[in-house]
This record gives sequence, C-alpha cells and structure tokens, in this order.
Amino acid sequence: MTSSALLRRFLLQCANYAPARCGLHRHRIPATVGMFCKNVHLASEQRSSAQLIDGKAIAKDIKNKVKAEVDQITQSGARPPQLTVVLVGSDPASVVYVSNKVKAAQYTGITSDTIRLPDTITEEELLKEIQILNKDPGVDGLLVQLPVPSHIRERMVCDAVAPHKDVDGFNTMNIGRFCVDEKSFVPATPAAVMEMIRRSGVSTFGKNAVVCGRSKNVGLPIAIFLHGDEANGNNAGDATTTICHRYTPPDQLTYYTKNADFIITATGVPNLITADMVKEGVVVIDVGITRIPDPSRPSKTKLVGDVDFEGVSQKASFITPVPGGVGPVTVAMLMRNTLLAYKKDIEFPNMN
Ligand SMILES: Nc1nc(=O)c2c([nH]1)NC[C@@H]1CN(c3ccc(C(=O)N[C@@H](CCC(=O)O)C(=O)O)cc3)C=[N+]21
Ligand SMILES: [Mg+2]
Repeated sequence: MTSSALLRRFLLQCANYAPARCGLHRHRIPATVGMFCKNVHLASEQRSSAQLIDGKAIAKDIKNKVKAEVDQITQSGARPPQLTVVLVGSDPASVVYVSNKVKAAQYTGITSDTIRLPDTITEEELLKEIQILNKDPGVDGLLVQLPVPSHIRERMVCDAVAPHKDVDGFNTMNIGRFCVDEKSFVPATPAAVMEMIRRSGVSTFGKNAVVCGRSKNVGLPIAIFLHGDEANGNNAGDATTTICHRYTPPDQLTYYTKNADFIITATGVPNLITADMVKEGVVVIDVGITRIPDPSRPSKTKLVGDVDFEGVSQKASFITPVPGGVGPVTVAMLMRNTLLAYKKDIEFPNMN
C-alpha cells in the first residue's frame, strides 16, 4: 500500500472513530429509540426499505409524560398549567392547528383558553390584549397563532409576549438565548424535528445535514439545532449543516441533498425532494404541509409534505409521513413547553 493510501485510510479511521473517542455520551443511543418506528407500507406494489418515524405514537408518548406530571401537580392540590392561545381572524389552517393544541391540552390536563379576535383588530389593540395576559398570574403559557393579518407586525407581536410565558420561543429574547446556548423556550417544530431524529436512533454527530427552507420560526432554528455543539447541553446535533432556500439553483440543491445523511425539508413545495436527489440510507424529516386536491376523491383535498414519499422511502432508512409526522409532535412539544412555563423551569436574567 502506498504511503498516501495509508494516510488516507488513517484519516478515514479518525473520522469514523472521532465521536467515540471524545468520550461523550452523545453517540450512544438510548434503548427506547426505534420503538416509535415501523415498516413503511406503500400503496403501490413497490417495496420500501425505510422505517416510518411515527409522529402520532411519539406525540402520544410525550403527552403521556406531560399528563403524568400534570396529574401529580393537581393531586397535590395545585392548579394545573394554563395555556392561552390568541387567534386573530379565522384562517382555516390556523383554526385546525389551534383546535389540535386545545385537544392536546385537554388530553394532558393542561387548561386552555382560546381568545378569538377579529381580523380588523389594530396592532395597538392586540398588543394591549397581550399585555393583559402577560400580567395575568393564571396564564402560564401564552402564544399568538401565526400568521397575523398583514396590517399587524409579527415581530411586534412576538416581542410583546413576556419571555417567561413565550412557549412558542418566538420572542427575540428566547431566539437570542437559544442561539448562544442559554436556557430558553425552544420553538416546538424544531424541537419536534430533533426529537424525531433522536428516536430514529441514528446519530447526527459529524454527519451531513441539509435543511431546505430558512423561515425564522422553522428552517433557521432547525439548522441552529443541527449544527450546534452538544457539549453545550442543548441537545444540538454536531452535524455539518447546509441551508438551502428558494434561491438555491435546482442542480445545487441536488448536489447537496445527494451528499446528505439527513434531509429536513420545510418549504411547502410538494415533491421538492424526489428519489433521484437522495442517497441510500438517508434520514428524511418532512416538515412541509400543503393541501392539494385529492385525485382519488373528487372535490376533496388531502395533505402532502415536501417529499415524494413513495419514491424516497425506497431509498431512505427512516422517513416521516405527512400527515401524522412532525405536526402532532409539534403540538406535543408545545404542551411540554407549557409545563416548563408553569414550573418556571426557564429562568431569565433581570430585565427592567
Ligand atoms: N404561534 C404559532 N405557533 C405555532 O406552533 C404555529 C403557528 N403559530 N402557525 C402555524 C404553524 C404550523 N403548526 C402546526 C401545528 C399542528 C399541525 C398538525 O397538527 N398537523 C397534522 C394535520 C393537521 C391538519 O389536518 O391540517 C399532521 O401533520 O398530522 C401542523 C402544523 C404550528 N404552527
Ligand atoms: Mg406532519
């Protein structure tokens, strides 16, 4: 063997063993993972090698753990945690998401209140309403469902919510603290994505991850999570992370996704990720949700993600479905955050 071939082999071995050598627990996978994964069954005759990461089962497990803690709280005679959701207008998707949050709260024993406001409300009136809820000691978790109507500035609304009640993690204080590895409320969808990856049992340590989409509330915090240093204690992924977005040329997107061990897509573009774009064994997390006409049921609609599920699940090792994937886990994570808010688990520096 030539010396350069030996050197290459040595470097490859270093790369393979580096995670184990560093002596941290990060590469060890808990025994419970995989319990929430099952074989993918395709509608067509085609075979699938992928395991489905079952969002409904994972959500139920998380909610059961929250429920057990809430039961303890109420059995001790204390009041249960309270989540207040502000819904401005009546966007049909928002109404569905909010009702899913209310149902999850009921399941866990968290009390909830939905404050519905007309879409004609002014920004000033909405901010006043938020101030009242900030001061209400009976409200632990507070969120304003997004999007808000276009005459209201979303940033003003998110920053009006008191950081210690901000269970969405959308306040600038929580975003900033999350980025510098300080304790904070973490947005529910990125937390859900990390939890689903964790439960696949596949380590992200030193791997290549591609995030499609750069929205402030979803794509960006997912990328922060994936690239971060787990040694700082925030469940970060230690992955080499690439962010692709609407100005990534299609050939470049394919260049990156073909080299990816993990693909997390959050764009709302159906069939953005197809089988020819991915490598064998990839882990695929589909955060996209789009409502399209259902070809098998005239005048009905159905939900699809960003991934060509049939095609990609023939190459992926793990894949999430839509619906029943990231969505339900997102809602469960919100319940977990509400419990944290109640327990005042997240401390903030004095702000006056
Ligand atoms: N302040 C705020 N916080 C949010 O967390 C927030 C938001 N605004 N605006 C919109 C996004 C989206 N989101 C989802 C919640 C539940 C499902 C969910 O339950 N999905 C079901 C299907 C739902 C359906 O039937 O449409 C599923 O994927 O199986 C999806 C998406 C929370 N978001
Ligand atoms: Mg989903």
